[in-house]
Amino acid sequence: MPSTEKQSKYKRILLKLSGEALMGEESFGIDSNVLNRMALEIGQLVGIGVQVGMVIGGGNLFRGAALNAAGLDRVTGDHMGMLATVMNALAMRDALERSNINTRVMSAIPMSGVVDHYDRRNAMRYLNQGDVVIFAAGTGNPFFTTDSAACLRGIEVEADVVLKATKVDGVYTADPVKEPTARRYRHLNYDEVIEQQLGVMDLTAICLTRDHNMPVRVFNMNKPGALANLVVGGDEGTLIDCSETVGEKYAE
Ligand SMILES: Nc1ncnc2c1ncn2[C@@H]1O[C@H](COP(=O)(O)OP(=O)(O)O)[C@@H](O)[C@H]1O
Ligand SMILES: O=c1ccn([C@@H]2O[C@H](COP(=O)(O)OP(=O)(O)O)[C@@H](O)[C@H]2O)c(=O)[nH]1
Repeated sequence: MPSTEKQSKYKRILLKLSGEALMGEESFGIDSNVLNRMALEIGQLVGIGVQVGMVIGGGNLFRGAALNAAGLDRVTGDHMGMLATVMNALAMRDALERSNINTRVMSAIPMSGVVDHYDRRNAMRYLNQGDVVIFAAGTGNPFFTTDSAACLRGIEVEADVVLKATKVDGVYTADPVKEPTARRYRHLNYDEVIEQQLGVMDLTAICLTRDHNMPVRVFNMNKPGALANLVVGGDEGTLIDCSETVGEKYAE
């Protein structure tokens, strides 16, 4: 397993990957190259002793809101979306175990014979022994997102930080895909994200982190080495917490 002499800033992290990240260059489904690269990057963290919990979205397969727009019942669509996150979790476990990283999948929806049912105390035990734990099936409830599930599980298992991996370099003054002049924030507090309606996470997720004082860092998963850099204290992406900004508000 790869290792580095650097010390991690965090003992336990909750890493949120969007389902879309797993698509890579494909238009649907899972790109095995992406899975293998993620497994390598997560292995580097495990190698320096970081305890890794993960939540993976399902947007590469199904989203309840999109299915609803196409005519399906919303709750049925959300159930399909949650099942999609289980499929992604199985694929990620497979990639991690091929890299010799012990991995557990715990689902919020019981799925006997396929994956374990989520149990907080067991999850904490697995994390303590160094296994990667993938929390699947979101919160188990319709009308929620996997961002909310990531924040919820992060708070429950007492992670030091929620790391939200996304397609852009962090949180910007406006959507950087639509507004090329948008500036990236180095730091924000929860109220700024809420007041300025910055499209980084849904409101439920942000309010949950604010109410439980859980820091969130948004970073670009397509940037090689970004994850390893930020866990050792590198200035990647945007940090969201309860503090006022000290120093530069924006990245260069
Ligand atoms: N203020 C903002 N800062 C950064 N990204 C933003 C902002 N507003 C909208 N976005 C968009 O949000 C997307 C990331 O959201 P994310 O939740 O990771 O995607 P998904 O919904 O696929 O999980 C980016 O690709 C970006 O285009
Ligand atoms: O607690 C949850 C989490 C997810 N979902 C459903 O699962 C889909 C996939 O999750 P998400 O959209 O968050 O995935 P991502 O955008 O991260 O790929 C969502 O659209 C919802 O339909 C849900 O109903 N409850």
